Amino acid sequence: MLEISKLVKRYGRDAPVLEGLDLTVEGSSVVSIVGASGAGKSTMLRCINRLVEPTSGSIRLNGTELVNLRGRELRRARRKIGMVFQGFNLIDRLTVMENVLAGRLGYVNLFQAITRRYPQSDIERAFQLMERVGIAHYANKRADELSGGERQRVGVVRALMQEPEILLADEPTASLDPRTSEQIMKLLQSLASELSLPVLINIHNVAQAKAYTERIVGLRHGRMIFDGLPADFDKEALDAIYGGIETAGDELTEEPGRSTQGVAHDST
Ligand SMILES: Nc1ncnc2c1ncn2[C@@H]1O[C@H](COP(=O)(O)OP(=O)(O)OP(=O)(O)O)[C@@H](O)[C@H]1O
Repeated sequence: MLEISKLVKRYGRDAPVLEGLDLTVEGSSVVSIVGASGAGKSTMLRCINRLVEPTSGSIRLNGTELVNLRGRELRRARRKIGMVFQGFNLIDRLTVMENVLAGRLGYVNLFQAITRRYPQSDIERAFQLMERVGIAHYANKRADELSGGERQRVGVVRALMQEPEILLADEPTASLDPRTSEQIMKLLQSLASELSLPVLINIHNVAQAKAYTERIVGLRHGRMIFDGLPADFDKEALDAIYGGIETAGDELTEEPGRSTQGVAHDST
């Protein structure tokens, strides 16, 4: 379970970007975080894995307080937090298998890491997961020979190799075409339930958030102003979060099999 309480983040002397966020995510929930550019979505995710230092507040993952962890304890905690990135963050010149095994770096010793001698059990797990997401036949291909969707599958498997207790995805579909985006969202949804893993997804595409996640959290200027079911994410919620920003409305039209009007109708 992830429990965020009174989370504040201020960069330097600027006004706080997160203004006392509270969020609890249990079980294998798939939660999307939506909000206009600059609302604080990435900052929130990055506070969880401590790529960004929270200014104050508490972030507990299955009972462990993550804020203020240092050194070895922080590295241990980070192993339990898988991260999937918009730009995939693969090492292009390495093979798919080598990229996937990088997910084990937090577990192996320095010698094993440098010589890339991973335990057989890691290699077997890598194959199982690659099989699951449909990229096992690419194991020996260089990462830069894959399509965007395939690369993101590598990113997902690498994160799962960490045996995470939570998966964070920072706009995982923003670099992909609409069809591939939907496949990746479906994949994240299925993996969450298969692995009993909570998944938090920062996403700009409101239609996909509605279609593929079971809970939507809406941020505006660092405050949570919506937390509820996709069915309750109506025009009013959309306006409150985006304040009439055109792109949000445009994205509603991309929802599979629905029109903008159809979504607005949901709210009635
Ligand atoms: N390292 C940093 N130093 C200073 N300010 C930062 C830093 N990172 C983010 N910010 C500021 O914090 C605010 C929130 O940024 P953040 O990236 O969390 O928003 P976001 O909702 O994820 O936006 P986007 O959807 O565009 O990625 C923005 O005003 C941004 O300029």
